[in-house]
Amino acid sequence: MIEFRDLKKSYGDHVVLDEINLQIGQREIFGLVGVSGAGKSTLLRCINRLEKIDSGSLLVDGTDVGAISDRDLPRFRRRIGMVFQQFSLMERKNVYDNVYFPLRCQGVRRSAADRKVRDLLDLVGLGDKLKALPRELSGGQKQRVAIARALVNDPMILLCDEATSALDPNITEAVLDLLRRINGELGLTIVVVTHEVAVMKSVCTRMGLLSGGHLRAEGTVEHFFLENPELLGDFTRDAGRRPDVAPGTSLVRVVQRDAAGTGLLSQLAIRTGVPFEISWGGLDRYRDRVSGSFLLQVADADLRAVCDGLTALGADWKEI
Ligand SMILES: Nc1ncnc2c1ncn2[C@@H]1O[C@H](COP(=O)(O)OP(=O)(O)OP(=O)(O)O)[C@@H](O)[C@H]1O
Repeated sequence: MIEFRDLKKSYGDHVVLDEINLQIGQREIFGLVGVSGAGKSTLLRCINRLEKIDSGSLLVDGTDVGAISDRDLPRFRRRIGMVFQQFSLMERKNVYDNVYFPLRCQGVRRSAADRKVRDLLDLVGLGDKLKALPRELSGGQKQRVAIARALVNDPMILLCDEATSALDPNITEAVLDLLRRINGELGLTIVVVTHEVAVMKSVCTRMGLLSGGHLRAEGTVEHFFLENPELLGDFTRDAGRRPDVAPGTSLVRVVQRDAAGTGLLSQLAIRTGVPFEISWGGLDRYRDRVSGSFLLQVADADLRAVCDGLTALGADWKEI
């Protein structure tokens, strides 16, 4: 669906993106993460050619984005919706007119657009706010108007640049729920720039970690949070934390996907009869699943028994 091949982008002498190779599949919710200045927004803006790339290529649904003529660019951009942290609504226009505006610019009559605009505002839960002005809405409601507006051309891709960063955690969750619904019901591919752990865990299926303009790692959200938490050291204070271990003991990381009700650790204790300490870890929600990882501190003399027990139980584990 979206494919970056050896993409490079500079501002003057400053190389902002270098050798980016990445594929984002249809219907994915892909998170671009990284510290401030890593190049996330620039990479996102290349997708709808708000930024031009210097070399390499970028394919969107088979189209070479760099080769699109200026004449065809507006039509291409209509297939890609975008929402921003600051909502970018027109303050003097009401909710209905904000959503209708892109169609109006294309010459679509109000009567022809009416059903579409109302359906979208129903979808985002604002069917009763058609006449409200942006200043009469909460931040979360404003972002939902922006999302409805971004969907008005039936895009195949939605780009979200820190779309929830200005919102309270509760309101963020409602907007994330909407993104999940749009992804599921409309089949959109969504690319999310974020530095919020809650966003990564709540909506993303896969993520790419940018640092200094390079793609340092990519994989499932679980690959980052459960298997390689040290990659996220810049975002979560405890990510990759390796507790101090007593002399003569070792650490084993056990990853549990879809962990609810499996009782893996109690089964391990019963099976091996070995005392082990849980030094770190816990369960969390990843989209619609509860998964987690635990660091077990085990006496060296018992390590073999614990490792054999984990293997026999079909667990995903590694000595670290
Ligand atoms: N139009 C521009 N002209 C010159 N430099 C720019 C421009 N836009 C971005 N940059 C620089 O490119 C680098 C990457 O910026 P970008 O906004 O993509 O990073 P980011 O990871 O999205 O950061 P943040 O999380 O702070 O938004 C930064 O060093 C920034 O200063």
